[in-house]
Amino acid sequence: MARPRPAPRRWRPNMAAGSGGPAAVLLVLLAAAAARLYRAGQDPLTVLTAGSVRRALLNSSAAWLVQFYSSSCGHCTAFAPTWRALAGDVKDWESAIRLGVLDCGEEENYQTCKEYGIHYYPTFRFFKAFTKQFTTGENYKGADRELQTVRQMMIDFLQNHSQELRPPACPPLDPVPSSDITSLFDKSNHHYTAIVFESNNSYVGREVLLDLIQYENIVVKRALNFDKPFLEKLGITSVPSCYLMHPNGSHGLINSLKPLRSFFSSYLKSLPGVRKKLLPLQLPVQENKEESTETKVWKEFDKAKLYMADLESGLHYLLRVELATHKTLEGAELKTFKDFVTVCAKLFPGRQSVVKLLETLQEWLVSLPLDKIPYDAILDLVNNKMRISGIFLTKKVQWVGCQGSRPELRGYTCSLWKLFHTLTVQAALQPKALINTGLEDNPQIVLQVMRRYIQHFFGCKACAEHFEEMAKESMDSVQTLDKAVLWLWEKHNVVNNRLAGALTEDPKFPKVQWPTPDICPTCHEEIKGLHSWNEAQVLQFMKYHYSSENILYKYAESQTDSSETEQGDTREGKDKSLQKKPSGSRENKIQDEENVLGSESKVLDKLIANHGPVKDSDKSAVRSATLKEAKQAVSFLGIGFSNIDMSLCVILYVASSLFLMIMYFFFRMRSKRWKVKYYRSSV
Ligand SMILES: Cc1cc2nc3c(=O)[nH]c(=O)nc-3n(C[C@H](O)[C@H](O)[C@H](O)COP(=O)(O)OP(=O)(O)OC[C@H]3O[C@@H](n4cnc5c(N)ncnc54)[C@H](O)[C@@H]3O)c2cc1C
Repeated sequence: MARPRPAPRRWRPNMAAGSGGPAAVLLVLLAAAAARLYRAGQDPLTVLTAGSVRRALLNSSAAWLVQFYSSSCGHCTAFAPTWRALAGDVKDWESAIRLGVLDCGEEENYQTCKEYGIHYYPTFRFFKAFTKQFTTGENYKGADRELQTVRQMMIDFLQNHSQELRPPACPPLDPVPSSDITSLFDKSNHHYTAIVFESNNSYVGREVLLDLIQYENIVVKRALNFDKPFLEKLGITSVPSCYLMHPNGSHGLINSLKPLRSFFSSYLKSLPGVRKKLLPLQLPVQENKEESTETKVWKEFDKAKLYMADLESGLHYLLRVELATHKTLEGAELKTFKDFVTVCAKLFPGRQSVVKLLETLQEWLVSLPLDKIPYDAILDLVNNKMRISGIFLTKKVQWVGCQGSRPELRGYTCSLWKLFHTLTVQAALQPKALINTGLEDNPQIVLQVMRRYIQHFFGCKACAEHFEEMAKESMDSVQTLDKAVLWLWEKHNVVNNRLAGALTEDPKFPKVQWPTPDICPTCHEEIKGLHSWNEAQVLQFMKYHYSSENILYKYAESQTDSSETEQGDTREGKDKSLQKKPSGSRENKIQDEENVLGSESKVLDKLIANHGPVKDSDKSAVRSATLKEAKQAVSFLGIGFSNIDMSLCVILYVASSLFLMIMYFFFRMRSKRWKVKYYRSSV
């Protein structure tokens, strides 16, 4: 084995770091504000938004199958061609059942996805026709997500409607008995009647039936192949077969080359006189508004650097979007969240305002011995509803090193990798950082927290399963903090290898084994002509790349808390005046104290709203937690009265007491003398 070259004291990029993107390129991306993977008006489905989804699903004359996806989820991207193909395939069914999509990765849709209880992407939900009240829908329960399986599940769902709620455009899908068919021969009709004979488990008849619901001059029925003599009489020897009755009374089997849905449907649609109905059925208003033209300016970046904008945007998405899909956190989820916040509070190499936010959140969680916390209460803290000065986390997504050449590529998942690499490296650089948190002395701690985070919260379920497989294999054997850094590096490369060439790969950022020789030449070696990693160099590179020294703050949002001007806040006027005051001013500190105290009732209100009456012990827990914060604020406030002020007060107090005592003794003495004097004279 080649001897590792002596390592430089600290790794420094030795090449002019190339820009991550084409130089000074202005990328004009025609991106839909509401749809990214799917284009309203171009894809044969309905692109729903926060503003349109409820209107579309409530009291709809058609049933719905909606895919809640996230543009940052690789599996959603990979699945998009199937969904589009399905939408095209069942386009003619839309007066009975419609396909929709809602992008939960779009900021404007975050809250809506939360209301629908979407935790993972993609999530498929059925909604029945004519639902009068808000419902979160029924989960898709197909064995797989193959186009044919989803199509068949759509049919089953339609058949699950009661007679009264069945979409008016959807004819009965149950088979007709042979007696009903016999009676058809005696009737004269102005239209064609097609009967698909099939076996009990076949879907062909129902598919053909739905394919023709928008066509006039034809009625399609289905019958089962139970009545053998009847089938023989009609000359049917195999199923599925399609028997056709013409308006002129003639009838016979369709001569189809293959007994397939597409063959039958296309034959029937091309019959003379059969045409698509001109009048569209009354469907819910489709919002397919013209997609907005969004101009995105490419941000120049250095791929050898780490950008705070990526890390902060990732934290914002994680805390306000991914986790916010959970109404409450309890049990293993709550423990994972607490540990995650502790690890971040101690190791995130961020700006003071972000670190303070994480620390406040951590202290609050630690001092709150509840076994169930509504996520809204956590969000209030993240959004700094208490107006504690100096706390701020961007509310905007601003990808720099994680920007993709298309809006649906890279972004959040890229930032999540970077965040966890940063945390493993920070843990290795500051081995004492987690002391007194209960998480110390465990070299795997960041990896284990990441593993649990991915398991419980990561929106991409399939990614989580893959990651868990890798973790199960070898995470437990990690013995040191340095090995933890290398473990994550190695596993990330395994993922890169698996995804290379996949649909989710950004063509501008191909999945490669990282770090590439241009950013870390010493990481690469050849042993007997075979590529090999120099792990000591890789470790050194990782420790530099994911260190605070390598972080650039370009593009990171300036830290003015815009929430202070949020609409509808009753304290708006008060806070506006505070904005002008320098932070740390006495008024601000008083405001902090009031707000922290006020937060107690807020958290209690949230707990009561979510869980009904709160136990006294829980109330006192909240109280003690908020009082602890309040105490900090009072002591902070104490700085406003300097030591001199306090000493003067004490001196004044002592002096006035002494003065009063002297006066007391003086008058006592005088009164005694006076009594003695007058007593004697009277005697
Ligand atoms: C835990 C996890 C599991 C995932 N599983 C899947 C999956 O199964 N299927 C799927 O389609 N998508 C999956 N993803 C998403 C996928 O890995 C990418 O994040 C996504 O495709 C975006 O890729 P990217 O080009 O931005 O680079 P990413 O792979 O996201 O990497 C982000 C940045 O990290 C740096 N980097 C790259 N490799 C390494 C490394 N080995 N060590 C340290 N730093 C590195 C580079 O600077 C790179 O730009 C997963 C994401 C996570 C966080």
